[in-house]
Amino acid sequence: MIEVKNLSKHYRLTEKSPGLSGAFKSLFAPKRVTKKAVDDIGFQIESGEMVGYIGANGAGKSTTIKMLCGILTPTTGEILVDGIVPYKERNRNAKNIGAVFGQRSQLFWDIAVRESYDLLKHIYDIPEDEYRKTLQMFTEVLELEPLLGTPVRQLSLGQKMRCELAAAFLHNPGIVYLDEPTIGLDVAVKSRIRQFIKEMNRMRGTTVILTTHDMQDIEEICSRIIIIDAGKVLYDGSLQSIKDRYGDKRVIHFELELEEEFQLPPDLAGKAEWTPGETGTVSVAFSNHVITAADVISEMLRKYRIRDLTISDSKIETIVQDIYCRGI
Ligand SMILES: Nc1ncnc2c1ncn2[C@@H]1O[C@H](COP(=O)(O)OP(=O)(O)OP(=O)(O)O)[C@@H](O)[C@H]1O
Repeated sequence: MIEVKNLSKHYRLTEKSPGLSGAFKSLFAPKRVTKKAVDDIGFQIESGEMVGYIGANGAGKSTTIKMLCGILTPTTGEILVDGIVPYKERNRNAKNIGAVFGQRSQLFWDIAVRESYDLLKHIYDIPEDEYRKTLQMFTEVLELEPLLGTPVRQLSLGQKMRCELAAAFLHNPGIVYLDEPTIGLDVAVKSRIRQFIKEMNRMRGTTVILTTHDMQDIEEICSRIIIIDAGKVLYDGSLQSIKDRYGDKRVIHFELELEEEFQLPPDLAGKAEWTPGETGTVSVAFSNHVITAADVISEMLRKYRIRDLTISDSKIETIVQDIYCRGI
């Protein structure tokens, strides 16, 4: 179980003034500022949960994950990961966690993938029998066979990510942190990786903390999300309830025969918003609670000739983007 209470991480930075004189000034009288990357957050994650830890760029996700892994020491607050204070007992904590951090690799660059796994077996004291069985299973599920004899530097991004995932789960850790595990990958590899993560959670009860900008990852893997913004927790709850709360927005895309400039029909004013599209097209957004799609269409029909229309519901991407921009 992960318990986080009043956790903050502040970075001390030197603010540089522009120009040459500014550079001299910063050299002799540096102006120190504090950046609150994580600012008094708290949450609890039970064993076996799969949680999406999401937020815009610079929101404080990586800083939190680094503190959970014990790489960074908090400025204030408490963290307990399965009873361990991560930054105090880094090695003990490391035995119980697995991690995939986008650019960083836990595999050795110049040696074959299988040899990296052998080294991890020794590092984590995995019994030989268990190691062989696990590797065989991972090889089948992630289709690693043709990659095991290849050095990491010769692997494509998708191949490397599959190998990294296997490495993160190899020692059967209780918790796995995944930072953007599907970034830049094709649809088929993304799907295989998502399947693998779900399978690990189902079979072994692994707790998964997933950081991603890909909302499809979240939809497929996580039932709970924590949204962080400017170092603060903005939302912590089920994915479904955020959809129920904010997913009432609908958009109708109209293709119109326009003879003059488009203006929203008077009866839709205050109930719907419109944005222009390509020539002759407009998108009208509204909330289901305020007006029905049928009423929007009939008001539009009274004023314009409609060539075509499509109706779309809010996707989780749109909802989350809205929350990042406007808050909760
Ligand atoms: N070592 C550091 N020194 C100073 N400031 C830092 C440091 N690391 C991160 N920051 C700042 O802290 C804030 C949070 O950064 P963090 O990397 O945790 O964000 P993030 O949510 O992971 O972003 P992204 O989605 O872009 O990876 C940012 O404003 C960042 O510039």
